[in-house]
Amino acid sequence: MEGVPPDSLKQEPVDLADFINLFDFEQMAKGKMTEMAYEYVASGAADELTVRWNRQALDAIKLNPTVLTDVSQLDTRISLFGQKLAHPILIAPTAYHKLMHPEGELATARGAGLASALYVVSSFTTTPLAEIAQVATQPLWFQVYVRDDREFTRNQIQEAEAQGCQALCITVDTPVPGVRNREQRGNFRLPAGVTIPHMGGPIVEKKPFTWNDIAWIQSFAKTPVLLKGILNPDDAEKAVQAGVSGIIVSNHSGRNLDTVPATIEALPRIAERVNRRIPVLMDGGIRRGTDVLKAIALGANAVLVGKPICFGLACGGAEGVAKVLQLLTYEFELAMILTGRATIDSIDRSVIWDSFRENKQG
Ligand SMILES: Cc1cc2nc3c(=O)[nH]c(=O)nc-3n(C[C@H](O)[C@H](O)[C@H](O)COP(=O)(O)O)c2cc1C
Ligand SMILES: O=C(O)C(=O)c1ccccc1
Repeated sequence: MEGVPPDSLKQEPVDLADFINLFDFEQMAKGKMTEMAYEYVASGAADELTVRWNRQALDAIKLNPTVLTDVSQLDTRISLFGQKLAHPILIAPTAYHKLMHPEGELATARGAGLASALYVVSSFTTTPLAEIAQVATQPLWFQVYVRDDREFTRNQIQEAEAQGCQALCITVDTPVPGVRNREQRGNFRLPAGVTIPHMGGPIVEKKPFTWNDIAWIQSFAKTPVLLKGILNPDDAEKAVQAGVSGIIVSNHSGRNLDTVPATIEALPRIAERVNRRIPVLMDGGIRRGTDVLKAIALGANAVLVGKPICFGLACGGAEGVAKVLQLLTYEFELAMILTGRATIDSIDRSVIWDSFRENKQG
């Protein structure tokens, strides 16, 4: 617990066997974290409408299973930018893991290893990348918050690449943080001793962050550049034209601009516009194996999970993170079997129940 005040975490052992789905982790995490940390992780912007819509929109989608297909050779593997992954469920970048567990990002990286998951490290990591890279056994990507100071940003990116990060996710939906009422009420502050070694000093940005900055990053980045936080199909087209390697359809878990649509609602039109020219990833509200299946059916190449990883970390460190991912991949495998889809490529639009057609017929 070096550097972390004893009252900032309530570490009592839990039996991970008691956790049978991802919602159990949120429930349990509430008792395991300080109120400040819990409010930071669990909250969304303003009235949290988008937070709710992310879940509601996924729940509202019905599945159209195919029976009697051979799913004996179930294969969840995918390939992204030439990187082979065991399954399409990635760890989304989330800040400040030492608020959730004393081992912080090291536990997250170990959990990712146990569950064969790619881990996107936040630029607000509370552990240096060099240390994370030492314990990682799965690919790491790095998430970038672009600062006004270009020298700083270039060094940050080059350091991440030097540490072996295999792609860069440039977050484009947070020129400023959203209206975080619960975070304010929770009086959010980093406990003494918790630092953010890759973000430098206090952030007071003045310059607008634009497509020019993306071009500039691409001019020296050696790894694939993804834009994280695309919701508008026109922006997706601009991203393709800008020559980025991939995009992440995301509303930041409803933490920035409240009342933007659920990501699963934005995904189909973005996927249609991109038309497989570059990979499209998606996050926001993925909690069930069927959610992963729905996102892939509607055009995602892979999904990321944020909050459940934070809650898994709070509940059980590396094993908690691994359990979250293992439950989700297991549920996803069941969803593939039960819909008659043996491979990721076979998960297409036809696995979605077409309610509109049903209404017309009925
Ligand atoms: C506690 C927390 C911290 C986050 N920190 C970051 C961050 O540092 N950088 C970033 O790009 N996104 C950040 N996000 C957004 C996630 O990367 C991701 O878009 C989102 O959490 C996915 O939705 P989900 O949490 O519903 O799975 C954060 C989200 C949460 C919940
Ligand atoms: O909390 C977040 O969602 C986030 O992305 C963030 C914003 C500012 C500092 C650290 C993380």
